[in-house]
Amino acid sequence: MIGRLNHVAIAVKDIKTASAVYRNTLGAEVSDVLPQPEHGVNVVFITLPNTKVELLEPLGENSPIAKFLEKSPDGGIHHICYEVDDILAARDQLKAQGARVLGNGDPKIGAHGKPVLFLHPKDFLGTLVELEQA
Ligand SMILES: CC[C@@H](C(=O)O)C(=O)SCCNC(=O)CCNC(=O)[C@H](O)C(C)(C)COP(=O)(O)OP(=O)(O)OC[C@H]1O[C@@H](n2cnc3c(N)ncnc32)[C@H](O)[C@@H]1OP(=O)(O)O
Ligand SMILES: [Co+2]
Repeated sequence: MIGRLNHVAIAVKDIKTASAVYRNTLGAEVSDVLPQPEHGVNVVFITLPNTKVELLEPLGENSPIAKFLEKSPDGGIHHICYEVDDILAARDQLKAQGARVLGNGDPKIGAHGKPVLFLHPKDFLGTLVELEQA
């Protein structure tokens, strides 16, 4: 079902400071800050030769990454995103196998303008999984 690794996401308290670490210390190609109010986060994408890293900073009162940062104030790996060819077929197959799809189960448009869904970390080895339509 899953295909390419689209991105690994790191939650951070301060996205500008985190961007500087990747741009200046690690010498990576770092995007501008992209607000994603529908998702309650500000995002920066770091483009690597074979995949991307997504930096996430809380945006707004009810950010889904707020609790995570309370538990890990220095930041940390928050989720992993895999591409799937057919996100609705993947969702239905996963639900039939008992996996919990987060939210109301309908895909939202993600930071790349493509439909995305999230799967509960307790069903995937303690890792929050994002699926993105390829
Ligand atoms: C930019 C758009 C998009 C893209 O295109 O790339 C994005 O990536 S948006 C990214 C942010 N959005 C989301 O994360 C949406 C999905 N997330 C959620 O619905 C919630 O965050 C959550 C995963 C259900 C967690 O809910 P929360 O209220 O924050 O915490 P809980 O206390 O209910 O957590 C339950 C349980 O799960 C553990 N947990 C929580 N988050 C993670 C995580 N990221 N990785 C691993 N485990 C996680 C948490 O510790 C709890 O465990 P216990 O303490 O053992 O109960
Ligand atoms: Co993501």
